[in-house]
Formats: sequence, C-alpha cells, structure tokens
Amino acid sequence: MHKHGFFSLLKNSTAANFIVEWRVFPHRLFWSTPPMQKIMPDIAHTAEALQEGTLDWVGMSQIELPLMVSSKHCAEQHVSAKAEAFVNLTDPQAKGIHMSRLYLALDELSNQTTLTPQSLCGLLDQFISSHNDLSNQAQVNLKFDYHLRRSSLLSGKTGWKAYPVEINATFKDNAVTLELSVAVTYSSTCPCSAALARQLIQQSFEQRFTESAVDKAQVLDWLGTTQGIVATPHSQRSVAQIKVKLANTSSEFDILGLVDALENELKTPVQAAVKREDEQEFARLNGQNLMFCEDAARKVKHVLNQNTSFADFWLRVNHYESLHAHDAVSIAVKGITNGYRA
Ligand SMILES: Nc1nc2c(ncn2[C@@H]2O[C@H](COP(=O)(O)OP(=O)(O)OP(=O)(O)O)[C@@H](O)[C@H]2O)c(=O)[nH]1
Repeated sequence: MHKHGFFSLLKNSTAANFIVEWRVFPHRLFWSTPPMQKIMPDIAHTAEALQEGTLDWVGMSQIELPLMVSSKHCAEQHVSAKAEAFVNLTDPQAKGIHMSRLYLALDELSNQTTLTPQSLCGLLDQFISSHNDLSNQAQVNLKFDYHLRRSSLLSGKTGWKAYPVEINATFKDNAVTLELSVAVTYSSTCPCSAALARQLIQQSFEQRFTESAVDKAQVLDWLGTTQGIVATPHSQRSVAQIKVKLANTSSEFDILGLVDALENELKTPVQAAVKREDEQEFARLNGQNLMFCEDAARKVKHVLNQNTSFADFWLRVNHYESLHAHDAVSIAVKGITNGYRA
C-alpha cells in the first residue's frame, strides 16, 4: 500500500489523536481535534494508462532554478538557470512518472549544494532512486548565462561578458555522460572582401600618384584620408557554439578554460570595456586574422582536439553576414566511433 493509502492515513493521522483528546479534554473535543487529513486521489498509482507502452524520456522543462555554479579558477557564481529534468518510463502499464520528485530533487540541488559534476551525478541518482520501479535512465539539462570578467586589449580596463552555457548530465546504460556547451561571440573579417578592398586602394594610389618617384610625406598624408583607404572589408558578428563531452574523470567544470582557449585561438572576441586604443588594437587584430567560417571552424576544431579531457566534441560556427542577408555556417565533430554527428 502506498504511503498515502487509506490504511496509512488512518494510522498516521487524526484517529489516535482523536481518542487522546476525547479522554483528557472531553469538553474541548470539538475545538481541539486536528483537522481530518483528506484522502487524495493518486492518479499515478491508481489510474490506468490510456495506451500501454514504454517511453524514452518523461519530465519537465523550463523549470526556473537559481543555482550556485562551481567552475575551475572562478569564484562560485550565482546563476539563474532554466532546467529540464527527465527519466524514462520502463513500466508500460504505469500511468506516469512522479514529476514532483524530480522537481524536489532539483530544488535540493538549488538550495543545498553547488553545481559540480559530483552534485549532478547525485541528482541523477536521486531521479532514479525515487522512480525505483519505473525508470532506469535519467537526464538533466541546465541553461544559464555565466559571467566572466574580461580584460580590454590594451587599456587595462575590465568588464563583464555573459556566456551562454548549457550543462547536460545523462545516466544511461549504467554510465553517466556529462556535456558542457558554451557559445563565444567574435568578429570575423572577410578575407575576400579584404583582398578586394586592397585592390581598390592600389587603384586609387595609382590614379593619385602617377609619377614614378613619390613624395613620402604626401603619401603618408594621403593614406590618412578616406580617399587613401578608399574601401574597407566587411566584418560580421560571429558565434562559435561548442559542445564537449567531458571525460569520466572530470571532477570540475572548466568554463573559463574553455572560453579562454577558444577566444585566444579566434583572436577577435567581442570586447567588454573599450577605450580608443583598444578599438585600434581590435581593428589591427581583425585585419591580421581574416576569416571565412571555414577558417574559424578549423581553428576551433584544432583547439578542441588538443584538449585530452574532451572525450568528444561538436562545433558550429555561424557568421552572421553583413554582405548577405543569410549566414555562413560550418559544422564539425571530433569524428570518433559512435560519437557526435555533424
Ligand atoms: N506524470 C505526470 N504528472 C503530471 C503531468 N502534468 C501534471 N502533472 C502533475 O504532477 C504532480 C505531481 O505528481 P506526483 O509526483 O506523482 O505527486 P504526488 O503523488 O503528490 O507525489 P508522490 O507521493 O511522491 O508520488 C501531480 O499533481 C500531477 O497532476 C503529466 O503530464 N504527467
């Protein structure tokens, strides 16, 4: 019999209290009797499934969840997460899973501990153990913005940048899989556009300086005008989306390490605090790191391949074109057997 069943209700609730009250305070019986506990229908245990069958995942999404996140080399950070929580349903006849048990386990994670690989494993364990007879797989997905202090390029200023992070933990086939996703925004200047702009600058020079010997000071002045640099290449705000599968041995998340590695390789991440000297350095970095989306994807792939703590990875690079109204996109995976697919 379920703990909320009829017999347990009688045993636990007001019957015993009623007798005590009656003997000791017969004149106060009406007032002192605790309210009778209601017997509530328990559909999950009593109702029949409309159609029998097992299900791969059942649970909840868009759960609002404040969390304290622990990540390598960073102070613990309070984030506002959106969570998804799932278990499978192995009993084809059971009406449903117990949503409240998943919710309360998540709430405990939010209130009593910090987010680490260990606490996530504990959470999945709770999901399964609270669905002993119904489930043998569990999954949780957490999305939040993770703020990092970023330094300016030259001026020594610092500012905040928010990185969209997603953490997924799955218990399936008796093993836990942990995935960390992050998105890094950067600027990409089109190499084709840069070459075409250079050609226009050369033509403009040829028209302006027809003689074979030119005056250095005149050229220097001319280069500082709009006519001197007659064309500029287009650049676009671009986003690299990364998903890495962490090695089983990972004892901590390393969001900062992943973001640093990606931004150092791409060279032109969008900036937080910017003074003029920073903007000029940004222009130089853009000019010296011209990138198609293929270049950016290869750079990101190279960085991810170097990190041995990533059992697998998937990446998608999006260049939100300013020349076109459509985007340029590259996708790649590590390429291991039974791994992520592009
Ligand atoms: N399984 C299931 N529950 C749902 C769904 N939509 C809402 N719920 C509600 O989720 C609530 C929590 O369910 P349970 O976890 O079984 O609640 P409970 O019976 O109070 O908790 P336990 O005693 O631990 O089983 C119920 O009130 C359901 O009505 C759904 O699509 N499926």
